[in-house]
Amino acid sequence: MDVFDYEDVQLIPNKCIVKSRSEIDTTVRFGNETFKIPVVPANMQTIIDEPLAFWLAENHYFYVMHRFQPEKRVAFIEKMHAKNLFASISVGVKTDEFDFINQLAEQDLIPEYITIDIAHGHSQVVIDMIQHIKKTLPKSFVIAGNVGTPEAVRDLERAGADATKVGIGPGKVCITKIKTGFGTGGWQLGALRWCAKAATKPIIADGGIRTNGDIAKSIRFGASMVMIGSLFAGHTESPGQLVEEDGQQYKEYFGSASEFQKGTHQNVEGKRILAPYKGAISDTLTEMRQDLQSSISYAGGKRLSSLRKVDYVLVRHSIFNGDVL
Ligand SMILES: NC(=O)C1=CN([C@@H]2O[C@H](COP(=O)(O)OP(=O)(O)OC[C@H]3O[C@@H](n4cnc5c(N)ncnc54)[C@H](OP(=O)(O)O)[C@@H]3O)[C@@H](O)[C@H]2O)C=CC1
Ligand SMILES: Nc1nc2c(ncn2[C@@H]2O[C@H](COP(=O)(O)O)[C@@H](O)[C@H]2O)c(=O)[nH]1
Repeated sequence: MDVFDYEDVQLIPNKCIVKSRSEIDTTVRFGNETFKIPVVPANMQTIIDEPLAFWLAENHYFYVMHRFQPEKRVAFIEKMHAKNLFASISVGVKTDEFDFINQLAEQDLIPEYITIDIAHGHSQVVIDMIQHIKKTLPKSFVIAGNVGTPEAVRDLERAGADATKVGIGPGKVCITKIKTGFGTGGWQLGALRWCAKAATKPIIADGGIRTNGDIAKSIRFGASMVMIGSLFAGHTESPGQLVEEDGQQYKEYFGSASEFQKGTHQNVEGKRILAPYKGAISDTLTEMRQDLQSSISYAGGKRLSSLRKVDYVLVRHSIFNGDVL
């Protein structure tokens, strides 16, 4: 297995075949919907809330609502469907979550996407949940995670998952690697490549994206969709609390397994940081799309699939050459 991360890789350009980057198509089919870019804000309480979910769906971006206000999920699905928008929710794996899936079926409320959102997704209880959803709500597209090995991808796909989410511990507010000694932190891109070779269904690369170029690299190494937390923290629309320090504005960004999320210091594997205030999220999404169009032009193609074929070099820890954005 090759061990490398985003910053260790540079993609090699091919001859350009377009006259303008505006000719390039960044759309992706994922489940039964087509989205503008293969990017989804993380399903975390300081990254997504209901108003932002509506806005993203209305504007043809993928979203996954978090699972930390479980009592609001039924009304959320109803509201999305009333607006003819897709519903994309998260679930855990405790007993009441199995009951929740039964409740949705009884009420004939079928979310288009259900994400099983667990730190260690390679487990029997996740396999049980995939099978339960597939039996009870067979039309829902099931995303299962998180995992970091090909064996896990195969097991979850075999259980019926429609997509798997790869990334154990590469996140900006993650402390899993420090607290447990495990994970893909520091070699997330290599782990993605390793997992993608085993996958027969789409993979979501989750965590560790620090620059827009990392999105193109994720696609190159096998991702169909890229989940991002920190780059989406700090926007006007971000639900995190606005904080002012030394005249600068920030928004808080905390881990889903942090004490701030849990309200207790049990099994803490996340921390809180302050993300500099960045303005409107639409500007960030537009820039991501434009940068991805540019990436595809360097790949010598017109659509995302051309990124999959490009050569690359490993330039260990040197590509930034002291530069910062
Ligand atoms: N992508 C990542 O690297 C990580 C993401 N997270 C995020 O934090 C949130 C909380 O995750 P999680 O704690 O799994 O959710 P939950 O608190 O809902 O726990 C999931 C269930 O799995 C059990 N479990 C067994 N082993 C583990 C293990 N090693 N880690 C976690 N649970 C385990 C838990 O029991 P018990 O609690 O009694 O052990 C619990 O019943 C999620 O949103 C998750 O995505 C958290 C850590 C890493
Ligand atoms: N180990 C932990 N990982 C976490 C926690 N909360 C969320 N996450 C993961 O991070 C990504 C976002 O990563 P980023 O680098 O883009 O900021 C998110 O999607 C989760 O998979 C946590 O408390 N601990």
